[in-house]
Amino acid sequence: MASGSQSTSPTSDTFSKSKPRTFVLASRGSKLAQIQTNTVRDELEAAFPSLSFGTSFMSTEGDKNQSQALYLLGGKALWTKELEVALKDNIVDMLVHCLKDVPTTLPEGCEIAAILERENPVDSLVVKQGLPFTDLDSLPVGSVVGTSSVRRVAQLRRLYPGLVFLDVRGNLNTRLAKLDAPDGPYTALVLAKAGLVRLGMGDRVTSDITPPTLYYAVSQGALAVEIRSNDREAQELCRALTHQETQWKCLAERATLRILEGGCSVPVGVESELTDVLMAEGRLKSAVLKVTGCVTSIDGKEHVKHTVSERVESAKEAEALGEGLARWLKSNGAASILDAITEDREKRAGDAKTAEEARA
Ligand SMILES: NCc1[nH]cc(CCC(=O)O)c1CC(=O)O
Repeated sequence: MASGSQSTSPTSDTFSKSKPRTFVLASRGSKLAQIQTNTVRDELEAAFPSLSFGTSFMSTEGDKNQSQALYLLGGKALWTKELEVALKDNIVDMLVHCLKDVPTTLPEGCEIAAILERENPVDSLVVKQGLPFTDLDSLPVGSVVGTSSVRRVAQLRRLYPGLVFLDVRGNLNTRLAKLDAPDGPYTALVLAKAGLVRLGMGDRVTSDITPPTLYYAVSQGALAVEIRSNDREAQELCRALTHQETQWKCLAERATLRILEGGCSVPVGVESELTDVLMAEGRLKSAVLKVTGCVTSIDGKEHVKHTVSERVESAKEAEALGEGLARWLKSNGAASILDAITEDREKRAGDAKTAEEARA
């Protein structure tokens, strides 16, 4: 239920004086990204029938560099940077992202103006076509599970030490093709359920892998719209798209990740819940926000987890709650886990560079 959404008409003051503008929505060119962008455009067209909207699709560093492990690429702005350049140059006006791919710190002059209602945020197991396995517990020892996410590998290695985890890159369709290839190495993949559902491939989900088995990624399942901070018109349109309950949860999760100083490439998992919701005049006034966060070492041997729960009355208070969670995690073991990962990444990046130089 989009209880926090509301459609406001643009005030005459903002829009009527100049001739109507076309808002160009942009994203990566993957099939999933295009579906997402078209969905947001449709919502905007329905809410603002007198305005016009276009779309533009481009490829990003993350799309181009398919060979290097995501873990080594470092995860910073891989999926967003080229788009942000186009945004700042006024070539496009609204970037539609999976919020989970958006770094916790945005470039100067850019802001997240809308967070849309979240899909189911959990991860799913997708078993290779024709195999009889129904869930993680039924996979034989030695089965190869494809995922490029250190969060998934770390948490699952801890509980399923008998499974083998192997990198798999490419967009969702490519990954599924690699899974089903008759001579391919994978028995199953772990994917965000939301992506599969949006692609109309929800029927490929063999089973959900829910917390506490697998805590999901910060903001997994939520779409966001990024705009130029000084674009008042776009800001007003985005207000109508925002689902406040999702926004409060995701901002809390993002605050946790920001304090833990990680991007999508650190093994941080979360689970959020908003209850006892109080509304006034169609707006979210207050609710009890419960957020669990965990940080797991890559080998799965160390695992720090904590839950905070408090009544909050604004997005700011939700963020403060998320920050408090991160500080607790940091001072109870997460800091050393994250430091070890940073050190390892720097070492491996150095090794990769040395190997490259040796070849040159
Ligand atoms: N890392 C890529 C990515 N970014 C967002 C999603 C899924 C959709 C979402 O979380 O909104 C995916 C695919 C996946 O993790 O399986």
